[in-house]
Amino acid sequence: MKQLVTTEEMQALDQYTMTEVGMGEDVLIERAALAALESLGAGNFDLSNVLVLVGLGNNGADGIALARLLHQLNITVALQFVGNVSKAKPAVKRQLKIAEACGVVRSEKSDFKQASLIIDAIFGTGLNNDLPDGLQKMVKAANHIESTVVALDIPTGINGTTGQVMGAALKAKTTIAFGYEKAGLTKGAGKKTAGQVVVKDIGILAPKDFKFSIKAK
Ligand SMILES: NC(=O)C1=CN([C@@H]2O[C@H](COP(=O)(O)OP(=O)(O)OC[C@H]3O[C@@H](n4cnc5c(N)ncnc54)[C@H](OP(=O)(O)O)[C@@H]3O)[C@@H](O)[C@H]2O)[C@@H](O)CC1
Ligand SMILES: [K+]
Repeated sequence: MKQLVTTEEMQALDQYTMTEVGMGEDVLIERAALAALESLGAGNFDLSNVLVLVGLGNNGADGIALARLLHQLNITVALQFVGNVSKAKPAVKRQLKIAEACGVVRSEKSDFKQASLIIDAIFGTGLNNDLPDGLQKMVKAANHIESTVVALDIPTGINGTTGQVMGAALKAKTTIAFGYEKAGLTKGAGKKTAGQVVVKDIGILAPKDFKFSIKAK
């Protein structure tokens, strides 16, 4: 059975798993990164030169943890922030500290064309408005480059509930959805932009009486 969720439902389930059940935020982030690593290993991806684009929310935290795991497998990884790190969520700062302690180096400006694979960890379920103008330009330029993109959870710029493009959206070959597939990846621009969707369990739990707005199929 496949259960789709809206971004609001996913956020509620994340919160329930952390605050009611007691699963730590960093545990979920680690599991998301491990799940992504497993999907990369199972797919036919060129991992010779990986570029991880990282945002300031927990989607970025997943990306940093993944960069660390790749680095520890001796894979060449560049970690590039999109936005000012000083404004990042605490989970991002924690992950960055761990990654740097493990030897991951931040790159200021990467050549997207040189990357064999781009990991999109810029925005996930927290996107609540159109992408900032500068990021829209970057996304549009990246869409013209041949490099393969793998999106973590949701392609950046896609509304996870409606599938609409929020200014611009980064086209992925594969999207690794955490916990549940977001409804927006099954319709309209969201479906086209997400490419192949792989759903990975990361330990998210739902209360017994949780009312999903979309019927499972
Ligand atoms: N929660 C969990 O425990 C888990 C979450 N997980 C992962 O985290 C993802 C969700 O994380 P997230 O909620 O931090 O959202 P994300 O999309 O990374 O960043 C949003 C940030 O950007 C901001 N912002 C929003 N729109 C903007 C705009 N247009 N332009 C500029 N800024 C904008 C917004 O700031 P705000 O406006 O809310 O102040 C916020 O700070 C999820 O997809 C999954 O990958 C998993 O690891 C499992 C555990
Ligand atoms: K993403």
